[in-house]
Amino acid sequence: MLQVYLVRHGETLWNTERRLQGQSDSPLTANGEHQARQVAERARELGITHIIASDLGRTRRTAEIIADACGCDVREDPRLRELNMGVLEQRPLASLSDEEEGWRRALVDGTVDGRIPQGESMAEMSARMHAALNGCLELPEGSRPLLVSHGMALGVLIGTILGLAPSAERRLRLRNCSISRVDYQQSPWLAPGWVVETAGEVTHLDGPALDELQR
Ligand SMILES: O=C(O)[C@@H](CO)OP(=O)(O)O
Repeated sequence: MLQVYLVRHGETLWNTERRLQGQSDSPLTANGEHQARQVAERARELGITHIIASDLGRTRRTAEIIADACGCDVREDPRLRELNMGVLEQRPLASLSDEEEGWRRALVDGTVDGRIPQGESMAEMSARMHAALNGCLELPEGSRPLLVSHGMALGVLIGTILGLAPSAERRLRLRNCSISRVDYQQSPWLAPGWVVETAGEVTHLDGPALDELQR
């Protein structure tokens, strides 16, 4: 049975400032680097063999720290990027007008094809995240991969494995450097294919970590 670990990157400057990152980027804070070192230690204990990361700076940096601890290389996969948030990227959440906030809410309220102008829909992100996860099935037998990605991206992946709509991802709280695990199995007892073992685990962290609402 293939076990795939899913890690959200460490805390970033814009996470602490409540600014929308999307496919724009800001660096890890000192706390984010500390979180990455803690998740790296857990990854080493878990015997991670492959690290695959979104190609954005915050995930690459987190993955580098994990890779150092595990003694493996980082493979980049742009399919693991955060949602493209179009014209709202880099904006502080508190600065959004009612119309702009409406675009953002359309992503999570089930609006069909809801998206921020020039951005991506949740369904589009879900398709690329599933394709990246399915890529792990090509790894050699006995591999134990770890993917480093983002809050909404991983929320959509886990939620849709559970059968929720892509827009339901806000029901999952995925804090910075939390670990989730999904398994690919063929047991006739459980659903065949991907099943969720854990979501958003933070027991390896020694301090509070931010969720998507920066709480
Ligand atoms: O892009 C962002 O601002 C947030 C959105 O929830 O995602 P992450 O910090 O996980 O990249």
